[in-house]
Amino acid sequence: MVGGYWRAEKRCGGGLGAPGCMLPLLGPPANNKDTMLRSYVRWRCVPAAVEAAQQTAAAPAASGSSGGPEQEADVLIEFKNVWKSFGSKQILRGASFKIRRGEAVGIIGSSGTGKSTTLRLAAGLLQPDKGEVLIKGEPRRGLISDDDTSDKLKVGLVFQSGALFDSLTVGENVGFLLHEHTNLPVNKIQELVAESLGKVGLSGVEPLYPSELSGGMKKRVALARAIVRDEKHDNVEQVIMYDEPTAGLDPVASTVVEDLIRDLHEKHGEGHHHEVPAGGHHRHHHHHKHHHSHPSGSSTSSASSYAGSTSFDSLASANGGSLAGANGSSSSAAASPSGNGTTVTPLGALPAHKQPPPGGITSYIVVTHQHSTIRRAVDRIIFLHEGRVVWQGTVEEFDTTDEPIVRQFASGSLEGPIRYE
Ligand SMILES: Nc1ncnc2c1ncn2[C@@H]1O[C@H](COP(=O)(O)OP(=O)(O)OP(=O)(O)O)[C@@H](O)[C@H]1O
Repeated sequence: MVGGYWRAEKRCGGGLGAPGCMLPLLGPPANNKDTMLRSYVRWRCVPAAVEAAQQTAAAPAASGSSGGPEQEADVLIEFKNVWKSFGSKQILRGASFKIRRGEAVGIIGSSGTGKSTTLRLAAGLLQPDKGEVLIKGEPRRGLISDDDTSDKLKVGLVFQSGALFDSLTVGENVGFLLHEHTNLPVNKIQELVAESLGKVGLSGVEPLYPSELSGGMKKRVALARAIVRDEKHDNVEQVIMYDEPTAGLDPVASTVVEDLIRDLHEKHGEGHHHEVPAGGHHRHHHHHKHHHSHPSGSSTSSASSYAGSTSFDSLASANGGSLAGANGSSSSAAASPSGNGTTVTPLGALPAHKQPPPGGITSYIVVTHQHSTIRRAVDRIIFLHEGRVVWQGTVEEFDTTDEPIVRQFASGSLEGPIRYE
């Protein structure tokens, strides 16, 4: 893949501004269409800096992670009748669902129905007005804070915008939380940053600034930041939540990100440390077969500026409280303030094949409006409507269900129970 400027020069023969020059403004994201427009206006041609390896996508096989008998010990995150309002706006109205170990879950539903709010609640960035968010069976106590280290479950959140710091290089962005919140030496951080960028197929882009990246690359850098290892949490399994990871991407760039989400999950779980190959990558579908440590994440949140607006970007670490740790050791079980009497099965009691990995991305949640992302990146769907879960099922069931809300949503019809003001 080549940078947009080079491509423009080639196509235009005489270079930008030559008579009759037609700029190729349609194309894959790395054509840098915005940048080309700006450059065109300035009659200037700057060589594109770095090329990232764009992976072509292999079709994911069905993973079938949603079947099987329910085991409470497999439930990592549970919403129990969660209510949340902002001022007079009631957003969540009794949302209940479970995210289990090994699952790839999509949360979908109309705009404004509370999908992002759900992720923020799960990450501990918001507190419910009513109801409970349980992390491995334990009610979350309060909001996460920078000091809130978790030995139970890490919950990483990748925001829609990517929310990279414009004034920092890619390397500084990916390593930001390690610089801020660990005492790791600089060369160690650089190593971890390189490892993380390698996993998203972007080795060597550390010196670039976000403005030099395409939209798809920015999203992959945001992924790299979410999965960067902090070593301190190497033994903690994690759930990563992606908020509209493919929004605004062209179909091919979307496929790259969708497959990357799957690949990171599986690779982390199985402990494959190789980088994403440039021309395509292998596909593994062995949920519940994680044996190797390869986790990541960090435990803080920060405000960051992106594309002129301030957005909240967080890599949240959730402290679920008291429960046997990923390695089977138990910590003292302090009673939760709400004391709902939830029985927690120690993970040590799980059969061997259900044992969590000693780290790694155990499960993930994707909030998306994109059909391709639903089909390619998730196995099970949770459908939110007016602040409640109105339907859950596999992607296959999504296609065949008679549930009127789902049918209307899937078809985009104006006729049906979903009303738009
Ligand atoms: N911190 C906040 N303060 C006030 N209102 C908020 C806040 N966060 C979210 N909202 C409002 O809550 C509603 C639900 O927002 P949310 O982002 O959860 O919806 P969503 O389902 O993710 O929507 P979309 O698909 O459009 O992204 C929106 O109307 C939004 O404006």
